[in-house]
Amino acid sequence: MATASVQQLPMPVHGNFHRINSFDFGTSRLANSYSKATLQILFQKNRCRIRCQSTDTEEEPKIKRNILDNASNLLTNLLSGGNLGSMPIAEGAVTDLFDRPLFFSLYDWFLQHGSVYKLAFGPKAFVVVSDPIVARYILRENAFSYDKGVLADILEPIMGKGLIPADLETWKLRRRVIAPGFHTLFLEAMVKIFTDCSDRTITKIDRLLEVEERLGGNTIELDLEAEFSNLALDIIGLGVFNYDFGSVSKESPVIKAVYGTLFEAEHRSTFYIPYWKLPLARWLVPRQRKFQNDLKVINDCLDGLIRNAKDTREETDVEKLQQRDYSNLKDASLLRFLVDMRGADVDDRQLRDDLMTMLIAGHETTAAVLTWAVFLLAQNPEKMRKAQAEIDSVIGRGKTTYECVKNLEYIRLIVVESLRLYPQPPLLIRRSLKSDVLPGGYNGEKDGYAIPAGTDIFISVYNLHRSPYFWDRPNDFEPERFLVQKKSEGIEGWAGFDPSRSPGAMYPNEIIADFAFLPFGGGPRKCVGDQFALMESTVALAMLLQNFDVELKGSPESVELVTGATIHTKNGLWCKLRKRHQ
Ligand code: HEM
Repeated sequence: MATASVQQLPMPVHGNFHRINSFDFGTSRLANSYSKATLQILFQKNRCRIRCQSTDTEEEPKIKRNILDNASNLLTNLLSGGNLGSMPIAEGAVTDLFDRPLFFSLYDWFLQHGSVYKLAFGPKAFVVVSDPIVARYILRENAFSYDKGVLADILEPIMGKGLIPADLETWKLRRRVIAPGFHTLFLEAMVKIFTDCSDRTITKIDRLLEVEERLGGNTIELDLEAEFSNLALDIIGLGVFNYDFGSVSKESPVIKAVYGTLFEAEHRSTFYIPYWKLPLARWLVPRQRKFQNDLKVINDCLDGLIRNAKDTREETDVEKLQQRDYSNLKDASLLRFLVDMRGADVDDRQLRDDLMTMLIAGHETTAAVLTWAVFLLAQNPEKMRKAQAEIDSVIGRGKTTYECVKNLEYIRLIVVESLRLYPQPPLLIRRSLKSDVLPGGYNGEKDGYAIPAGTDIFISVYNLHRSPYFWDRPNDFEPERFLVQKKSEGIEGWAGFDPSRSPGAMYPNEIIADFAFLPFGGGPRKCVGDQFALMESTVALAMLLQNFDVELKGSPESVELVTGATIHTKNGLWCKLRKRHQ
């Protein structure tokens, strides 16, 4: 199949990849993140201009290579088991990776080299996968031959043995206990938390508008990305461990500490010598002392919550827990469920790791979805009007309920379409535990690609979601696309897009798209909080648009884009807001 032309969506300026060294809660973006740290390894260790030197292009680009480039590429080949057979190579000669976020370059190389290529980056090499057939193989069909690799190394000091970095044995035990916690009644009960927290944001904006009205105006300018970050944090605190950060109205020392630890993890991943392992480093090096202090603040808070939950424990079978009257429970949180579950005794340390993992996994991701949904809608006034018309007919001026979420079909599609265009995270990271043969995918080698044990893999969800082979008009914002069946069009091994494949699903998922759509990953390590996050985003977006008209403050091009675990903006998403109803 010929490469379809890729139309350009009005895209934000590709901002420089920057390190966030200071922490400015509530006003600037909080860079959390695991793949951020991973990407930083690539960026920091190889400050050379990346040129795309294809092994399959006819003309060798004439670029001066310095000794470092040559040495590092040699190392790359040695460390990654040589040439990986016939796999095309996008060779990073690497002198300047700061021009734009990595995943934009990964996209260009995908169009140039195909769905599976090796990216040689100085001393490191990654296999980049942009194909649903190969992604399905790694994530589902042969999932247990891969672990989280570099991601786990970086996250372990913070998340311990939480689900994301956990070793296989721990993961199996904890996944079996945590996944049932996200049952239907729990999710329904969470809608109340979503609406209560969204109400706080609406009230805050209303107050700002009232002040403005007294001054004779009717519009305010606000960084909605920061507001969404606060909102998502409050929701995750209440939903997961019944703790009110109250961050819509104040700063939280606990969450500051969480981000402090993340910055440290990032630092460690980009530093050549692991000096923090030296015997006295944790006491003598100021940033290591701060890291230990931050960990203590978090541990004290979570330990207190765990103690509380254990003191009031009412042990019950899992089935009974799932049938509790959640609408009348004072504490409907996941922690309550995990502590009360019979036969699921774990030490406090494991519970702490579980909570910490969910706090980090569920916060900025959701804030980012909301940010990009507003960004996209603001550029598509017709779709904005359609969304508000649906909200008016389903919710009117009333309260958002679980029933409303079921009827807000267009808002739900907006949420998933935003996740398609701006997946969070844009890359999934894996490492092969043994040698394997990856399928060739749609346009790769028929016999596939042999890879040695220890191969690091990036599954580029961004590339998959914007692949011209699997999506029509891949860069356009079209929430309606998810209602339409798309045949596999002769692509062997791909079942096409068929909404009927997941009957009853409120939101399109990876099954419907046979892994061409992977907003929450797929296979056994798929996100446990997907329905929680989707409903949360639906409620928050609907309530915002129910109450306010929203426009971008500047042009879409002025929104600079930064990546880490999430794709976010460099300086916030500044919007103009006006009341819809007086
Ligand atoms: C829009 C919001 C969210 C997005 C886009 C998202 C995305 C993802 C993705 C892509 C993965 C798979 C990572 C991989 O395969 O390497 C994942 C895993 C995970 N997510 Fe989410 N997530 C979101 C919200 C949440 C929430 C709200 C929670 C919890 C309350 C959560 C908890 C987790 C956990 C625990 C895992 C690890 C699962 C495992 O390995 O078994 N996520 N998430």
